[in-house]
Amino acid sequence: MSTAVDIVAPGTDPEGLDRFRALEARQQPAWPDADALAAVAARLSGAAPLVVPAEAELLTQRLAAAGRGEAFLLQGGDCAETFADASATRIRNKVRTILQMAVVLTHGASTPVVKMGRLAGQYAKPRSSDSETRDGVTLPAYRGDMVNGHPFTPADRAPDPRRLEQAYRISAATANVVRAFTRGGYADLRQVHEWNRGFMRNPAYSRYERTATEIDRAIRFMEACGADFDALRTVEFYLSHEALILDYERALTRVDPATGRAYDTSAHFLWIGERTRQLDGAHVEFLSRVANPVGVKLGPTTAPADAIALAERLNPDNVPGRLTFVARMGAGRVRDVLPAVVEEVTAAGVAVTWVTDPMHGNTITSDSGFKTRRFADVLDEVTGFFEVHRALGTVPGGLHMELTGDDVTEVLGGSEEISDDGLALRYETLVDPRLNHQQSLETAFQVAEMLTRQSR
Ligand SMILES: O=C[C@H](O)[C@H](O)COP(=O)(O)O
Ligand SMILES: C=C(OP(=O)(O)O)C(=O)O
Repeated sequence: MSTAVDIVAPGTDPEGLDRFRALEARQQPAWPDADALAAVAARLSGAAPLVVPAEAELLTQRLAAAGRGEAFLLQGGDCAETFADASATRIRNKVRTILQMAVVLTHGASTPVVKMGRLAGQYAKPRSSDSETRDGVTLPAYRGDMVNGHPFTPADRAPDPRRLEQAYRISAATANVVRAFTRGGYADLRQVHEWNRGFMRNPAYSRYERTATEIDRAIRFMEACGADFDALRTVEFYLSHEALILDYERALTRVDPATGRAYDTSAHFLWIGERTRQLDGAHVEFLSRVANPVGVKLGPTTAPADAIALAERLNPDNVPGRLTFVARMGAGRVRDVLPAVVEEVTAAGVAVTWVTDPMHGNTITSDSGFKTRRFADVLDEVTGFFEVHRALGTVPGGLHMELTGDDVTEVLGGSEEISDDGLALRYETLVDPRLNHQQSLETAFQVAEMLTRQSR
């Protein structure tokens, strides 16, 4: 397996990497200046990769294990990362939250947890509407910092291809910080457990005492057995984002000279969103050409035949770990829609890792006008996802969450009971509401309990 990467010679397309250009690509910005975009893409095509093929291949193996029930995926991070928030503190808080959740889930699942951030590249968002109108003024919708700015002015909202390069640079810096944190002792199991004990000191979470005590005992047992905690100080941590802006993803795609296979080196794992998963669309075509593990979001309108056709396009060789289906059907629909999809995909012999995203099917507008979600709905969708798999004898392979390591107030409920009035206190997201640090940990404890019940 090689860690080297080559640049495809200009004007050639041996891998079919440019075929997507002939197809409809939804959710792309209306870039005002095609020459400026081409110049940026050319520069990015010569830039250093953010990840290397060997890492993507290892992740494929990890996801295959999650598909077999021998590991569990935890994928989490911002709805939309912002350039302004790419500080070491904010990145550390997110990584810390994911590590804390992972310890709890590892205990519940009794299997390794594959840790993955929506991080170092989650800078582009699909939107319901191309434009936004305020007080009679209509401007392009905010599509993520990779495309335009959030302030409601014509200058900020104009798509600017120079932002693609900025996104690349900030992704590289973020990836560097993540690697430093996860390889430099920050992920020490004993330290992560100590943080979780801090969380448990809040009486609001006393119901999780039993699980926390069990984890405590397990760690002490390991210590007593002479476990080499120093050897466990480094954790694998993978990077992912939605492969939305195809000019960016294409520019960062390289061919591994050792294998001749193309890798999108912008992240280890890329996913196709619910709004761009058309079988004959540009996103499916492009990701069918790269060798990274890929995901597809499946919303409540997904027919079993759609899922099978997507698998045939994206994973024709049926390689385990190559394809992850991320079901985001909503708490009210998951128990009705998911069973037939899982059943028929399984009957077709399709190798897939099933993951739940309990966020995107549960978005509501609160009475006070905030775009939010109810914590109870989030947990209910995860419960439904587990119930479906349990009934079918299939494997619930992981969790995909919008979360932050900070103390925001964007999702209603949780043991600290964020109310509609409370949302205004620290509502910081620029697009969708995220679980805060405490709600994220609470989710991990609840899911760990579900996993424990499932394994009995
Ligand atoms: O994160 C998902 C989508 O980008 C988001 O829900 C779209 O939001 P909108 O309906 O506000 O455009
Ligand atoms: C837009 C997203 O999700 P979906 O495609 O499922 O709506 C997302 O995960 O950011």
